[in-house]
Amino acid sequence: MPEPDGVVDLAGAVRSALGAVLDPEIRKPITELDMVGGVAVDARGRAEVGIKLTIVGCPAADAIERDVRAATAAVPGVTEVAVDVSVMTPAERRALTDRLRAGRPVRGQQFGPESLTRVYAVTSGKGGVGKSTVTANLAVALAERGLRVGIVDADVHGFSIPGILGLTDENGVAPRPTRVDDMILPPVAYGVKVVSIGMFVDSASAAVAWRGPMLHRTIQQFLSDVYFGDLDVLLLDLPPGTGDVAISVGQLLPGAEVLVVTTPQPAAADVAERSGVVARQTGQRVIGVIENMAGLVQPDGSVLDLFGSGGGAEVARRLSSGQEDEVPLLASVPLSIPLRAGGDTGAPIVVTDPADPAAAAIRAVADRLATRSRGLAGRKLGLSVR
Ligand SMILES: Nc1ncnc2c1ncn2[C@@H]1O[C@H](COP(=O)(O)OP(=O)(O)OP(=O)(O)O)[C@@H](O)[C@H]1O
Repeated sequence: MPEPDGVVDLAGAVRSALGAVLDPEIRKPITELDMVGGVAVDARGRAEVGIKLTIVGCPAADAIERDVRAATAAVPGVTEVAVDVSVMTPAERRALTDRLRAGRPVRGQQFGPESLTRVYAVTSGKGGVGKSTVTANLAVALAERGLRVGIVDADVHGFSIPGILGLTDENGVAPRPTRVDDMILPPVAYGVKVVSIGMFVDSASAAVAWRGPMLHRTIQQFLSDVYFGDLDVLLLDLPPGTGDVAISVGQLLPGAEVLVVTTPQPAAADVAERSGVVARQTGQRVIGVIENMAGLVQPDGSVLDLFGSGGGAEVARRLSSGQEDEVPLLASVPLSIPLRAGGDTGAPIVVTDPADPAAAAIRAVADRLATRSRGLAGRKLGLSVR
């Protein structure tokens, strides 16, 4: 019923204010998610707000309750706030997951041919070249530019993304994501939605000896059951090497484009080139090479080429050979103690130390990728060799 003239619709004002409260995992207003139940404000300005959480023990509960209190208390005329927290009924939950999956078949793939999300598979010929470190920092740098970014950490040999992004506890264990029925809500770190194999194993040091088919099913499940929402960019951190995984990515994400990470070591160029060639054989486009662990600038200005030099340019040259589109060397990321330390403490240097030369090099790659518009898979890249 409309309010008589002169009477302020305080309950309506509270509902509008709650439109600014986001569910921290789903990243949509709680009002759109039907998480707000009854709202009443009495004559003395005492507001009562009912909140319905998706599941019992929802880890986001405290944050939601706090934000609801703050948003309600900020409405002029409200003098006191009481929040009544309850849990959705199974039917309400089903309605929510159906809505979040809107337009997609139940448990369907999220990044099919009709998707506008740019998918970058980050690969390397061998382990330890800094692929995960580069992927995590690149994702954060892209999110800082206002893009909606997700990471799938499928690197079974070292699921290090949660640690690099500060999601792990003191024992190095990644959080188990919230599940709403069969939908998995990825934790968010530095604006990036993250899902990792490390979130589904029992300890940080759990060895995962997986064969191709199992990894294929896991990636498939991540792509179908994890709620990423509408992403601009999805980065995949893949196990080093070639073969099974490249084939899986080719099948599951035919629009994926590949970034090859390598060290400057000329001897590493062969394996790095091979990872790019295999990706190409499975139908993916290699769009650039990132050289990592390049020369360390000494205090006296001289450069210490610990891992040699020229490997990145060499891989880019070889992958360009015979191709219509040149494969550019997108960046040469120097060795950096802050980059390594930030990975250890979970504080990515693109945020904490953006002026560090390694951070600047990764941010420059983010700038180039961010200016590519969505949904142009298969078209020419406006990227040039540095
Ligand atoms: N530019 C750099 N300068 C200094 N240390 C670096 C740099 N890049 C990565 N590192 C460090 O090197 C180690 C390996 O990095 P990372 O785990 O990212 O490699 P990876 O290629 O993903 O390895 P894997 O695939 O085997 O898990 C980490 O300790 C990381 O902090």
